[in-house]
Amino acid sequence: MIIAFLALGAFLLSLVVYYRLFLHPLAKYPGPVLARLTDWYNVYHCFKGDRHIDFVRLHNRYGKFVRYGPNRLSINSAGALKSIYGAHANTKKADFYEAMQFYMDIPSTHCTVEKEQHSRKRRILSQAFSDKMLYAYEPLFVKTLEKYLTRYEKAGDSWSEEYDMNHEFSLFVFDAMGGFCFGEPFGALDDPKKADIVPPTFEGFQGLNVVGHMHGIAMLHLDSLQPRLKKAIEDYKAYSAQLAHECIEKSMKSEKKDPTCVFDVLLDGYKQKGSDAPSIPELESESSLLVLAGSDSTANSMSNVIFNLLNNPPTLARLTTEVRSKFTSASEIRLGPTLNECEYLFACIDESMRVTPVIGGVTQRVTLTGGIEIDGCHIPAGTDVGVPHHAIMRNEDYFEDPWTFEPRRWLTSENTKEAIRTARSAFYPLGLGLTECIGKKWALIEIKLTVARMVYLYDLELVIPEDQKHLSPIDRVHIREAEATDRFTVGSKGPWVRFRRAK
Ligand code: HEM
Repeated sequence: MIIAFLALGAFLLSLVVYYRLFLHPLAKYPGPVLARLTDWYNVYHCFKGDRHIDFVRLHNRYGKFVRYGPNRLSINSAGALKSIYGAHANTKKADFYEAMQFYMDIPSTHCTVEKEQHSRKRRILSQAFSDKMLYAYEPLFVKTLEKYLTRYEKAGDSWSEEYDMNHEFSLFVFDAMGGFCFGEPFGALDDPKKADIVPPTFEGFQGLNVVGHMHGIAMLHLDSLQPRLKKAIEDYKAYSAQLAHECIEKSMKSEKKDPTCVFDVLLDGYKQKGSDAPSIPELESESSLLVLAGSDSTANSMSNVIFNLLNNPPTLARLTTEVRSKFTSASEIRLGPTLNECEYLFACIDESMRVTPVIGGVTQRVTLTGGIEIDGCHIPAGTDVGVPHHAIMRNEDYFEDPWTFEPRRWLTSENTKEAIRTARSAFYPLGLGLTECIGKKWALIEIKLTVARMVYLYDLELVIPEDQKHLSPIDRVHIREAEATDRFTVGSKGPWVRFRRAK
C-alpha cells in the first residue's frame, strides 16, 4: 500500500516537473532549473537575504528575461518598466502583497492588490503628500535635523570618533518620521531605546518576504517555525495602532486649525465622514505602513549617499564647494530657489539611488486578462512579472560604466540629452506609475536637506578597513552590497565616518 502511494506520488511529481519544464507557458524562458520547478528557490534567497545580488547574477547569466519561479519572470529592460508599471499597464500588484493578510486585519495602501480599492486608499493618502503639505511639514523636520547634526559638534577642529552612519541615520530618520506622521519626533535621538522596535520589525519583514513567495508557509502555520516573524509583526502592529490612537485622541481635543503632520490631514478626512472617509482601523493600518515605508528606505538611502560621496573623494569635494558657495549659513539651507540651484547635489542623490538602490528583488505585478507585450514578447495573463532594481540600474544598455558613481551623468551641461534620456528611461528607485512611492517627494526633501547641511557644517572622512584600503571604489560597492541584507528594502552596514568642523 505504502509503495503504491509512493509510486503515485512520484508519478504525479514527475508530471508536475515535466509540465513546468516543458509545457508551461513560461517554459521557453531561461532560469535556474530549481527556480523553474519551485518557489523554494525564492524562499531560500528570501531567507538568505541576498535577492538584490541574486537578480544581478541571474540576469548576467541568463540575459534579459529570467524565469526565477515557476510562474515568475524578471525582465531587465526599460521597455518592461513601462509595460509593467506604466499608468496604463494591464497589471495589478501580485499576490505577494497579500502575505500581510495573515498578520494584519486591514491591508494598508501598499498591500492592497485590487486596483479600485488601492486607488481609493491612495487618494486618501495622497492628500497628505501634496506640495503644499510638504512645505508645512518642513519646519519640524528642520528642527529635528538641527538637533541631529549637533551630535558631531563636540569634535571641534579635530577628527571625531567613528560613527556608523547607518545607525545614525536610522535614529534620526525614525525621529523625523514621528514628526512627519504624528507631529512629534519619537525621541530616539535622545534615547536610542525608543527605536528598539525597528530592528526586529525588519527581521519580521524579511520573513514576510518569504511568506509572500509561498503563502502555504503561513497557511500551514510553518511561519511559527520562525517565531520572530509573527512576534515582530504583532509587536509592531500593536505599537503603530497605539501611535494612531494617541494621535487621534490628541487631535480630537486639539483646537489646531492647520494640519502640520500626515495624521492631521488623514484625521480631517475621517472627521468629515464623507463617502471616501477612512475608518479608524484603516488609519491604524496606514500608520503602520508610513513609519515603516518611510524610515528604513530613507535612512539607507542617506547612508548610501554618504558612502558613495566619501568613497569617491572628488565628488565629495565638488559637492562641498557647491553647497558652501551657495549658502552663507547652515540655517539658510531650506526648501526654495537656492536649494533648487544645487544641481550637483541633486545629481549626487540620483546617482546614489541608481548605483546603490535600496529596494531589493523585484516589485511584483501580475498580468491581467489579455496579458501584456514586453519588448515584442507576449506575456500571458496571470504571470507574475517585475523589473529587478539592482540589475536594471546597472544595465550598461542604459548607463555607461554602470558601476561607477558618476553624478555628472545626470547634468545637462556635462552629458548629452540623448544619454540622459536613455538613463532616465531605466531609472526606477522610487517605483513608477500608479503604485510609485507616494512619499518620493518627501524622501528627496529629507535627503537633500540632510546631505546639504551635513557637508556645509562638517568635513567628513571615511574609515576604510585596513584590508579594503587597496581596493577600488567599485570593489567597495560590491563588498557593501554583499554585506547588506535584502528584506524588501536592502539594509546596509556603515559607512563608518569621522567628522570635524568644516574648514
Ligand atoms: C528614499 C526613500 C524611499 C524609497 C527608495 C522608496 C521606494 C519606494 C518604492 C520603490 C515603492 C513601490 C513599492 C512597491 O511597488 O511595492 C514605494 C512605495 C511606497 N512608499 Fe516609498 N520609498 C522611500 C521613501 C518613502 C517615504 C519617506 C514614505 C512616506 C513617508 C514612503 C511611503 C511609501 C508608500 C505609502 C508606498 C506604497 C504606495 C502604494 O502602494 O501606492 N516611501 N516606495
